[in-house]
Amino acid sequence: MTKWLKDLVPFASLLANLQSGSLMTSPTIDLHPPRNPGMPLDLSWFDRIAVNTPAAQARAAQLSTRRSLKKEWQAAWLVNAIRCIDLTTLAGDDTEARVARLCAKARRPLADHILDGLGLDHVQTGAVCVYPTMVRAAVRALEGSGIPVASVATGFPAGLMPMNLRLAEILYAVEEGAAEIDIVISRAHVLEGNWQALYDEIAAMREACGDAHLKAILATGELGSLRNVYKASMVAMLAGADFIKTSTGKEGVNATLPVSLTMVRALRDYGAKTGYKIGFKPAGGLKTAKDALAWQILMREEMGTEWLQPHLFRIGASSLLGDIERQLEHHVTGRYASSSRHALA
Ligand SMILES: O=C[C@H](O)COP(=O)(O)O
Repeated sequence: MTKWLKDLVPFASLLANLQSGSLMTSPTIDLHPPRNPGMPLDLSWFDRIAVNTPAAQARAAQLSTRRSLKKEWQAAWLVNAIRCIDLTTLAGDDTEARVARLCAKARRPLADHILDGLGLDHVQTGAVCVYPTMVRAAVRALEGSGIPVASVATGFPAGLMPMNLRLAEILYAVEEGAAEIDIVISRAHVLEGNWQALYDEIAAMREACGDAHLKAILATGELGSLRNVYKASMVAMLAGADFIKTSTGKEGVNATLPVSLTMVRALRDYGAKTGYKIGFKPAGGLKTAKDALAWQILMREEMGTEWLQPHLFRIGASSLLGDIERQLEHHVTGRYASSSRHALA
């Protein structure tokens, strides 16, 4: 057995839990564990950090070419990806009806014959993610499901709004029922190296969130370098972010594996120094089952199995579920129901 396959063996216990339904029907996982209280800003934690970009790129390239997953494990990983999706709609033409359909999909992401074929009673997505004005409709549509509503806020996607309005938007989303707030940072603070301003901004946003968990979207495609990505990640966590998230889905470059690796190493470093567990959310442009596998492999290899659970790992995606469903349909029936992209074939 190769080292790579050996590393995957503990995942078989997750598969067993998935098959018994225990992870889905009576979740033992608290999706909202205690908040990260943050720490005072200390530049020595990150100012001299060296990020080896070619090494990060080489490591990331390996992750996307792992092909040696056994079939049954592959299906378990894909089911697990569904549990971790923040099923998203963030479009200018969103309506309450669309949000209601999205929520119905979040409650029941797989057709019954696929669930039966996998031996599962139930599976649902990690959360639903919408604009603030859609939060109330989503809360209504998800009632009784235990699926939290995440709202973007603070002038998503660019964040170029006065601070008082950005904070007011958080208060509004929380009032409407959002349990998680996906904030956007001011990219200018990163590009100008103004870490104090970035820290103060995120700390104020965290305070406005109250009990809602804060996910800090770094918009990494606009931060210029992996070094900046590492520093911005660390400042966000010091300021109290519960999750760090790559992208809004609206930048020219969204989630990539080298950026994700850099962020995950930052959250690992933060955990080593403080003992707090921070979640990671890749988002933007993730559309294929292959993407879902590559990002889970990254989490498994860098952080261990605990970071494959929805309290510490989410995939922000508006159009990933369809391909996962097609691959699971194929796993169960041996056929692709429609003209799928055969991402894993
Ligand atoms: O937060 C989630 C992202 O906005 C989703 O991006 P996407 O539409 O490219 O999947």
